[in-house]
Amino acid sequence: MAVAPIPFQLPNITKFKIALCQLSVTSDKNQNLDRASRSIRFSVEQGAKLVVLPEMWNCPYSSDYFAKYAEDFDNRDASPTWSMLSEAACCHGITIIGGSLPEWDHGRLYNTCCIFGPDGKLKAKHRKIHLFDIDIPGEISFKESDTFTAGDQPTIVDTEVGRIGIGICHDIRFPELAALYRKRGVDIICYPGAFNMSTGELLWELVQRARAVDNQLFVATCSPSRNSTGSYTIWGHSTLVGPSGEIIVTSGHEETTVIAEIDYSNIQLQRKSLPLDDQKREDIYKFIDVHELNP
Ligand SMILES: NC(=O)CCC(=O)C(=O)O
Repeated sequence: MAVAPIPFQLPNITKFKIALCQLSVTSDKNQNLDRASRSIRFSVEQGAKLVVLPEMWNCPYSSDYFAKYAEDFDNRDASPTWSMLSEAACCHGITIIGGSLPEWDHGRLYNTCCIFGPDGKLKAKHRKIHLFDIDIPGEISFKESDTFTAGDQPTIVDTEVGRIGIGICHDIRFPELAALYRKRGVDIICYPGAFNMSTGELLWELVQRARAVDNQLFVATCSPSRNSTGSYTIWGHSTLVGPSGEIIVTSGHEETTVIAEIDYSNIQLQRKSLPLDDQKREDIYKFIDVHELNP
């Protein structure tokens, strides 16, 4: 039997500011940490209560670097990135979606997003579920599964700024994950990401708007800024999309911090005027076997 979605409940906080820190990433880890820390401080000065960082912001997006830059989060003293994020969340009293970082755990490497609450404590950890393996001859070849182990859990976290679902970059291509989050009452899905020049132009905005409009919720993405040196060129364009698929704010490809307001009453409005949940025909999707369909 299909599980009924959790009905929308307006979170305690209805309106707040979100910041998307589109950071320039270098091969100097300390410099990356410094940049992130300054961008978080700037976001707070602009009134942000939720700050989102990009995929792989302490480390260049390259299989040659992931292991070298990885940190073991169980060994906090040896995890400068963890310490910086935890201190920033606590000192500014905000929620931080910590982008993603290469994480060591018992000899395995994960592409991991850490979420910190305003007390500086870790609230959740999402390990990228769908690893990015692509091979378009003459254009792009990248195989995350050569270095990373895939996560095996969706991540839903209750925060001061609503119920948040997490995905990392390629996770956004899988509508099932977003639909699951919607069913579990998520208000906003945050996807730290680092799309590339081959797929970015055609698809990056499209998939964000699709996930938002299908599920009538907010989608926030945060990318590193475009690098012109490495073998993998990043598309950029961090964006906030609203529950009717509208782009609320977006950036170019340069380093920037984007601030926008989220108003959760828009979810309520959208779902009331167009009650997709009530209109869904799970009976049909479930019971018609693909072999019964006419070719
Ligand atoms: N880092 C990634 O997961 C990139 C995903 C991507 O570019 C895609 O086309 O999918």
